[in-house]
Formats: sequence, C-alpha cells, structure tokens
Amino acid sequence: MDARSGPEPADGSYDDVLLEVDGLTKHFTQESGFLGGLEFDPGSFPPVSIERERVRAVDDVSFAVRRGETLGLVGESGCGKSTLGRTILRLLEPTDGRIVFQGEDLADLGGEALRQTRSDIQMVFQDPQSSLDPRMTVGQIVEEPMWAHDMLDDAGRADRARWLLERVGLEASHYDRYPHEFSGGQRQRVNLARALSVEPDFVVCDEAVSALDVSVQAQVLNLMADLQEEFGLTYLFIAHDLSVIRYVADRVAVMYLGKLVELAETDVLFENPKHPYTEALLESIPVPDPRDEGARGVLEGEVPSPVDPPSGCRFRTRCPRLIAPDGYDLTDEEWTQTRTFLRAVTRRTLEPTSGDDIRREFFGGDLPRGEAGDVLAEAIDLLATDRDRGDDDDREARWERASDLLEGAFAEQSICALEEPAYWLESETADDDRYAACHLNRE
Ligand SMILES: Nc1ncnc2c1ncn2[C@@H]1O[C@H](COP(=O)(O)OP(=O)(O)OP(=O)(O)O)[C@@H](O)[C@H]1O
Repeated sequence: MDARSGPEPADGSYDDVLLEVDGLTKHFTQESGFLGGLEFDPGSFPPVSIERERVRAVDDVSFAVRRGETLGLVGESGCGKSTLGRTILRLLEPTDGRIVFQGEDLADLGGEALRQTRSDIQMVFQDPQSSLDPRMTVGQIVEEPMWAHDMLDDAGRADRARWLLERVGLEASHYDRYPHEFSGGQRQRVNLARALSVEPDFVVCDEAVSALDVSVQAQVLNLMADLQEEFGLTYLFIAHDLSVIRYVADRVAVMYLGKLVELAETDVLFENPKHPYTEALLESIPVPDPRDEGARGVLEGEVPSPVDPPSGCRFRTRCPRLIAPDGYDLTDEEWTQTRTFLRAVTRRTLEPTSGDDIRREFFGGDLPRGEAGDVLAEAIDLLATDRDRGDDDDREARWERASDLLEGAFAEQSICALEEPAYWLESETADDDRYAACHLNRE
C-alpha cells in the first residue's frame, strides 16, 4: 500500500490507456445568494459589489480510462459527474489539470487536430426527448455531426446514416421520420447512431438509460455492449444507478462532492468497498420489491455545498466511520458512542430530554473519563431540558454551541478533517491497483 497525492497508475503508465485525466478541476463562479451576496465596498461607486462564490464542482480528479473498457462513474446527484464528463469533452473549459487523449494533451491541440479529437470523443445524454431536435428528420440528426466534421459527401452521409440506423436496431427506412414518431428507447438508439456517425473511439454516456423503463434500459445497454465490440469503443458511463453500473462497467470510479473517492474493478468494488461512501451507496441500492419502501437510506443528510466543502475528506461530515481523533483516551466503544452522539447533535435528530436520559441513551449511563468526558458533559448540559437556565434560556443558541463544541473537539480534530486522504491499495484480484480516498486504509 502506498499513499500519493492522487490516483495515477502504480507503475506510472498503462500501455493501454486511451484517456488520462490528471488533476482535473472545474470550478464555476456564480453570484452568491440574493442580498446575502451584496457587499459594501467604499472604494467603488455605487459602494456595493457583488460577492462571487466558487462552486468546486470537480476538484483535482485523476484517473485513466483503458482502451476498450467501460469505466462506470457513480455518485449522488450534484457530485460533479456531468461536469467531469463535459469537461473531458471540452464542452466546459477546465479550471486546471490535464486531459490526455491518445497520448496528446488536449490543451496543446489547436485547429484541425482539436477538431479531429472532438470527433473521436462523443457524448450521449440522458434525455432523448430533449436532445433530439423535433424539427429535424432522424436522417438529418444522424448526419449532423458528419456535416460538422466535413465527413463524406451528401450521398455518403445518407448511406452511412441509413447503415447506422440498422446497426442500432432501427430500420434504414426510419431515415425520413421525425423523433416524435419514436419511443424513448428508439430515440436513444437514434442518439447512439448520431454519436457513432463520426467514428469516435471514446463515448461519454451521461445517464444514457436513466429516463427509460427498466425493460427498455436492458435492451439499450445490451445494444451498447454490442456496439462497443463492433466498433471498438471505450465508454465512460455516468450513472447514479448502481445496478446499471454493475451490469455494464469493467471498473467503477466513485465521486463525492467533486472528488474521486474510490476506483476499482467492478466486482471488487461491489464485494469489498474500501470507502465508507461507496459502502453507503451500495447499501442504499433499492431492493427490487415493489412492496418495499425503496432505498434503505443509510446515507444520512445531504451532500454539503460544493462552495464550501469540508476540509480533509469531504465525506467526513456524513461518514458513519469517522476516525477517532488522537489525543483522547477512548475505547472503541466509547468512540462509537461519542460519534453517534456527535451525529445526533449536528443533525438535530436528538429528542430534547433530560441530561440523565441523554447519558443513558447514548452512553449507557456513564460518560467516558478524561478530557473527552468533560467536553461531552458540557455539551449534554447545554442540551438537557432539565437544566434551569433562568430567563435568557435560548434553546437555538445552546444547540449551536453544543454542536460547535462537539465538532471542534472531535470532528475537526480527526485525521479525516486534518488531512486529505489518497491511498493506493493492492487489489485482491489480478495485478490491478485500486484507489480509495479514506484514511481507514492507512497503514
Ligand atoms: N454552470 C454552473 N454554474 C454553477 N454551478 C454549477 C454549474 N453546473 C453545475 N454546477 C454545480 O456543480 C455541482 C456538480 O454538478 P453536476 O451536474 O456535475 O453533478 P452530477 O453529479 O452530474 O449531478 P446530476 O446527476 O444531478 O446531474 C453541483 O453543485 C451543481 O449545482
């Protein structure tokens, strides 16, 4: 095992790498909220300026995609998956980092070379309804990228479009029809034909089957696998649905709040996740029983704002396995209790009750001894309903104080808050390395 600044191939190179992203970063600047974003600035006229905030959608992400593989990219909504995909396609300009495709840094390419590379990388989007222009015939839609890349003559483009329609399971005669005449699954087939028209090597599929019924999803996924073989394609397959990812991906990259948190072969990742976020995602896979309540919901709370992400490990504020800070003499059981209490206070899931009840509920009656116990006693004192505090008893302020006290004494002192994790691990299978950005993997 070995810790480095970010995920790179263990031996520094993969012979079969098609695409490599290295330290890729995409930040958006946007005006902060209404009024809250106005700042008094005596040096300007009018003396008010608009504060701009930085959305850290993708932050220092590195990985390689191997020729011919399907790399799945998962994570909850808002974790930066689409932004990453769009930045790789250069639909968005990277803030920092490199994108190396077939050995060439895209930033160094200009003119014809960039145009050529643009046709080598194509994207298939989620919603076949809105990504197909209703005024264009299917033939025009499939031919459009060929036009843009000056490929073939009129007759050649028409022939190729008809041929591609058959390859994706439609008919050549559909060439003159309009998108509204097709079902969702058929429209996604048109989208695939369109992406393939310019002979790409690499296709970024962004939630390509999410809008389709499950039975249709399977058909389109099988078609994509057939096309991959036939055309020698490499896929980056973005999806929030882990069952889809398990079905299609050779390896899986997991993103959380702009960071890559785990990367491993699909079976290895599903059977033995090395990041608590991956674990939580796997445990939240909805059980396919219609009477079931759906997701089991082990992921507490929401993804924090990418404007001001947590320090260290970005998942630490939701992590059920936050590591005990150094400096306290706590047993494993005491730390588990302390962490559960910390969560209940910061999440406000604790029911207001007496100090004794809180002690009983979270600590079996006895607080840990020493400094940790003192902090816990002070926090419980702030929260307990049986304490007489006189007239200026402000419940809200006391919650805040208790929460800040616990965060400052425990969460902020954990290695999870103090250091950004990045670990390469030996895979149990084959010769493949795996990456996990969690300090539980330190030696
Ligand atoms: N143009 C933009 N300006 C400002 N913020 C943006 C912009 N585009 C995306 N974001 C923000 O960047 C973060 C990542 O968004 P992104 O769409 O990449 O996530 P995602 O994982 O693909 O989620 P989803 O599955 O919902 O699309 C989000 O917080 C989003 O609000």
